[in-house]
Amino acid sequence: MQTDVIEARGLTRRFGEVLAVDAVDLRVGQGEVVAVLGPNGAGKTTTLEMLLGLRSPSAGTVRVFGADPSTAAVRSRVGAMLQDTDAPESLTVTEIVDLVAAYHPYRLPTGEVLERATLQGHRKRRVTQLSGGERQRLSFALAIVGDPDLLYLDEPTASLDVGARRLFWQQVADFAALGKTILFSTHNLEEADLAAERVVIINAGRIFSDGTPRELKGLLAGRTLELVTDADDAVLAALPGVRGVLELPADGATADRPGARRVRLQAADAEPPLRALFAAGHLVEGLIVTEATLEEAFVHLTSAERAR
Ligand SMILES: Nc1ncnc2c1ncn2[C@@H]1O[C@H](COP(=O)(O)OP(=O)(O)OP(=O)(O)O)[C@@H](O)[C@H]1O
Repeated sequence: MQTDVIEARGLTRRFGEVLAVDAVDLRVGQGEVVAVLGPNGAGKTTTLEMLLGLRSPSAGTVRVFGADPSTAAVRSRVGAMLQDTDAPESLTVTEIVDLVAAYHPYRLPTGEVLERATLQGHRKRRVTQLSGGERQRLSFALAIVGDPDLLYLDEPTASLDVGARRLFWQQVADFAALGKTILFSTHNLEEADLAAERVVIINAGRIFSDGTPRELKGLLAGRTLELVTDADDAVLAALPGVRGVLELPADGATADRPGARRVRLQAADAEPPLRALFAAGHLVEGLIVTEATLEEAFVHLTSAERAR
């Protein structure tokens, strides 16, 4: 049986009234590349921090390589690229890489690290002389210098342009090809699809879905229906193939009609819910059907969930 690199059970974190992470169960096996996808404030960073042993859970347990993630033995096998990590500005790229390497029991040679992070040409540059994208690559270099078996990347491409993103994910793929386990967070569905073989969607602190990008697309792909109707939320949510219901602001079509409102439905297909609405005698007007992009479907699904 494959052993788990990460095993979280009932992982929960509160900040006062805010339930940032709500009973998350997550198992990640050796060699998996997993994307944690979710909107702002979904709980991605807090989850990663608990998996890293940087933040203690309010409830639940985390085991990484079968042990507490805050222990030295586990930390020596883990690399992390977190948001907003500052490197000492007076040091050169090579000096920082060597400095961080000194804390690790095993290390990759400096030349290999710089090559993997495409920083060979910037060895003697100081941090202040690096562009935003180059600084991000330096963070990646520092995350991998200890030759980690498990790598965490928290929104690693947030400040990169399209070309730099592609290059970055190629570097991650090369590192993953060494048999490493990688867990990264992102807002970007297309990026999760490109770089991960498994996508965990987290929303409002909970795992919303967990599967391959292909399964995720199957779950999200479909039609967006906008219409004016008198059916209430419970009726709409129970229509065949409907996955999400969102109320839209009132407009001229709804103003003078009691009970009528404009809604947006996310559905596997357009016909079955419409047929059911007509059959039940509900008002259906101003209908617009569009093919949902993955991005739209994701935003719609997670916002509908949040509104519940
Ligand atoms: N130190 C803190 N004190 C109070 N609330 C916090 C703290 N850290 C996070 N939160 C709250 O917990 C929730 C989850 O935040 P978290 O940063 O984990 O989300 P995220 O998915 O990483 O978001 P983003 O994509 O915006 O980085 C948010 O409501 C946030 O405001």
